[in-house]
Amino acid sequence: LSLPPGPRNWPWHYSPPVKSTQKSWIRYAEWKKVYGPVASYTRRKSFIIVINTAKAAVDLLEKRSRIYSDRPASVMVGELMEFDRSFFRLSISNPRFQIYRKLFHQELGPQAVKAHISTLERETRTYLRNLLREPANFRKHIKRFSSSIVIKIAFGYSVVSENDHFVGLVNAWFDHANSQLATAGQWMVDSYPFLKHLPRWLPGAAFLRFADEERKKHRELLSAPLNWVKTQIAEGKEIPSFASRRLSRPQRSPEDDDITKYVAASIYFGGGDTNAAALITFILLMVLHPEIQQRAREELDRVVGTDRLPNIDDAENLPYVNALIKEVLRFHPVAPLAVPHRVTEDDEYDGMRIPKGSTIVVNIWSILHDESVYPNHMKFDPERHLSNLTKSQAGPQPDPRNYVFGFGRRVCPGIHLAEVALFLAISSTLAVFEISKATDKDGNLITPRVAFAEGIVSFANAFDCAITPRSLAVMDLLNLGED
Ligand code: HEM
Repeated sequence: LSLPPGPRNWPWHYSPPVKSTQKSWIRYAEWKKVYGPVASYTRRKSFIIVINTAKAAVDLLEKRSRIYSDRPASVMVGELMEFDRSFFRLSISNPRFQIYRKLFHQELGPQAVKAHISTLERETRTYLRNLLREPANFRKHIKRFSSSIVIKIAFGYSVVSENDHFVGLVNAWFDHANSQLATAGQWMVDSYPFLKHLPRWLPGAAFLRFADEERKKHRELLSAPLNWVKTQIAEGKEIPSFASRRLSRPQRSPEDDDITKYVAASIYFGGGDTNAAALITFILLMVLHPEIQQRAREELDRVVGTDRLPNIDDAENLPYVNALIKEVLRFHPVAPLAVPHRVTEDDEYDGMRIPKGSTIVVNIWSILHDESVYPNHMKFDPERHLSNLTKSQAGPQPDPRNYVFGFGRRVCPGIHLAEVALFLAISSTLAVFEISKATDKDGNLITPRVAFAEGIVSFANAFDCAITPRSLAVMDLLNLGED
């Protein structure tokens, strides 16, 4: 059988998706027109398979999840910098995999997440108050909202100030992990593992000295929040959290504590930027679509009223707001290329050979912009997710949440928290504020460009907007509830 088709004539070091000015997900999506739903290319010694349709993604990553759920190995990032034990990179064959997923489920499964609703509601009110006080800095407030929730859940720490030391610490870990994880597979030693045995003093071994530094930083940053929790426990003033419950168990081994460290870090790392990216995309799309904003607001006024903020029990009665959230996730998926998987056995698909060890990249953006499934795909249109569509369309289009959170055994374990956080933040923002175009110094309206940055988590590029309270009365809502 032949390999999936794809561009073959690039030099070995040329990385087409990264070096192009076109965004990688758009370029990959264009491959679909040339090569079909499954394409492939070689990068250094890695064989990369790009999946561009929902059918192929489900057929392989869901229906054959037994062999499509590993992560690509990287000697540099995994072994030398010690990211191999992080949730995102952990091999499915590692016995810890089941433990991590189980612990996540216990803390953030569909039932467990209810225990965090009060934290989420409190952080939502803080975020709204910050928006009111300093609307131009909406990006910063959104990031703080997302981070505060996961720091509280993971470590019990409440973020109280703008320049919080703890947030700085965890952010430093995030930046470190994000930048290093992005380089996995790109180092020479990933293709030629014997290089890891080079003596450190050799001039050509600078990468090993760099890995040593990064490993040291990684260990320190991972341990710091946990040490804070240990001190709190020792002083008898711990606040219940994932880490405090795990560290308070009477019989624990060093292995147990190591697991706690990595799972707590993954709660933060998985939840910090993802929700923030979705919320910033929401603000951008609201600036551009006042009529959609207005319709959602009318629904909120009708169902919730104007004398309280929406709560999670309102969600089932707000079909248009839910459709709007789905459309935000579809229009620009938070992780357009998901997180790469790896196939652990030779396989065949649709007459093609899928070699064992191939890296599998699913283009979620392409799936959610498939014109045959989401007609007029570049139009931001929540209507497509409603069942009472206009005559020309049949039924609601497939729920984007089936794809944006990934696939098979690696599907995002933070999905339930993400859904509640997004609902509360989006519905409350709409209930309290009007989001519109900013004006320049001459009073002209500024229309933001719809542009997104590369990255595992992809953020909207910087843009300006105006965020103003709908009325004086709604401002009182921000002072309701316990803080
Ligand atoms: C809008 C919000 C979010 C989106 C779109 C999202 C998306 C994703 C995607 C695409 C993956 C990769 C799945 C795959 O490999 O097939 C993933 C993995 C993961 N996510 Fe999320 N996520 C979100 C929020 C969260 C939150 C709030 C948390 C934690 C509280 C979280 C924790 C994780 C973890 C730990 C993994 C790794 C799972 C594994 O490798 O087995 N995510 N997420």
